[in-house]
Amino acid sequence: MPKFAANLTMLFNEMPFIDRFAAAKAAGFAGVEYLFPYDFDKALLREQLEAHGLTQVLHNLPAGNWAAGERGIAILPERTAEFRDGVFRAIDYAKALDCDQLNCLVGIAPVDADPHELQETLVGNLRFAASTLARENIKLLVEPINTLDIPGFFLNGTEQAVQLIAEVRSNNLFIQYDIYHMQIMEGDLARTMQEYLPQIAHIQLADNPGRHEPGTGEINYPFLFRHLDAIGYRGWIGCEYKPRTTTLEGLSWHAARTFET
Ligand SMILES: O=C(O)C(=O)CO
Repeated sequence: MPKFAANLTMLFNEMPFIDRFAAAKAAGFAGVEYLFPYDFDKALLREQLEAHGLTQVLHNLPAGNWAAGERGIAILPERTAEFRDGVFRAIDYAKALDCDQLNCLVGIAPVDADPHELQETLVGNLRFAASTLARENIKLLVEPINTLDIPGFFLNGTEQAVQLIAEVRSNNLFIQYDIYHMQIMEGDLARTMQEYLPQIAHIQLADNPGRHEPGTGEINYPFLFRHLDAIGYRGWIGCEYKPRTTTLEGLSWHAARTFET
């Protein structure tokens, strides 16, 4: 059975963020992930992880002005210095939280931007980040995201991610495979995860449509969990979904282990 991490950005929204670590532990999780730690003091977050025996599975590199709609700056030529500063900030937090993988949200392509210039900027930034993180034994991930939720996002499919990784030419750059996003963009989930398993460092889940808990949509999660076990996936699966009701009700699938049958 895979290792599940609670995504504290999406789950337990009925309580303040800092209280969600205890709730994740109480719900049976051994790990947590969330978008960004940067609004909190490192010591406070570390204290929560240690107090509840949780692993910090993942967080993201700084991704620009999130409230203003930015979803990453790695493709933006004029933001390279900011991107590189963000890499060091993300490492500082990752080392304080014993987190060994960081995701880079690549960004939304500006209207009329030259895609070749965006790609060139992205490759250069990822090459820098992957080598800098490698020195700290931290993996760098990139996540293809569906264009319905984030129109214009620059990385949208698994093949595109594989080609990007080849262009960066780093052995420290991997795929964050979000089942929900890839169901929308390409389907063929089981075969794709099997074919690219060596390049997939992290998986996230939600059902589709609606991005709610498994069992609320079209994705056959009982099959996928057995498939991931069978093909030897040993990473974490981040539960990144909007619970239909409260989080604990939304987690019934996880608590009941109904998918082990
Ligand atoms: O939006 C998502 O799916 C993410 O995982 C952001 O990191």
